[in-house]
Amino acid sequence: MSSESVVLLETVNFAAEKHRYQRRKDAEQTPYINHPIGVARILSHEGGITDIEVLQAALLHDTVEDTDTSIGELQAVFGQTVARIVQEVTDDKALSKEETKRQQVEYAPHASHQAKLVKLADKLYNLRDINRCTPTGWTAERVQEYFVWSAQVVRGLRGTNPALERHLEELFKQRGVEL
Ligand SMILES: Nc1nc2c(ncn2[C@@H]2O[C@H](COP(=O)(O)OP(=O)(O)O)[C@@H](OP(=O)(O)OP(=O)(O)O)[C@H]2O)c(=O)[nH]1
Ligand SMILES: [Mn+2]
Repeated sequence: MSSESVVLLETVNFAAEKHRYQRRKDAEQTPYINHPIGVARILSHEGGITDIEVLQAALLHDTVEDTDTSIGELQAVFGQTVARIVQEVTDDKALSKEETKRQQVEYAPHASHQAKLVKLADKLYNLRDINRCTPTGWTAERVQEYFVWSAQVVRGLRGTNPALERHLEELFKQRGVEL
């Protein structure tokens, strides 16, 4: 087996253990790990990304935000580049929800190319997920607001990956949201 396959298995296993008790917000309570795996899979399968550190960061991208994992831990286990990409896509927990959303819009254009890729795939996965099944308790208005805000973030990520951006543009268009 290639050394990159070994690394990816180590990474997906680490993420699965960290997200072990988490579920998605859909009615079926899908295991949370389906999301990071799906984000990495979008990058590889649809984005044509082969940069192993981007794929690793995708697998780990919600571990710091949503579990007890620290950036230092990621740095020790997976190295500085992977830890830095995850850091870039991690919301500051000290901020309010509204501030966090504003921060994402503001930071997007300044993110590294690698972090922009992860963010694009994260948004694409979540928007498709909403279309598949509305998260528990979300009104139609909240769904529309999520699309409008996501478009503001994605605007700052453009010029990064044409395939992913094309898919996102189509999803926004279906909701009458201009990119
Ligand atoms: N569509 C969808 N999202 C779900 C589901 N379960 C959990 N989520 C997560 O919820 C987040 C989107 O909802 P928000 O309104 O932004 O989050 P909040 O509940 O924490 O305020 C995403 O976080 P994120 O990945 O960190 O991305 P981002 O939205 O912060 O960019 C997404 O991964 C689900 O069943 N469907
Ligand atoms: Mn995510």
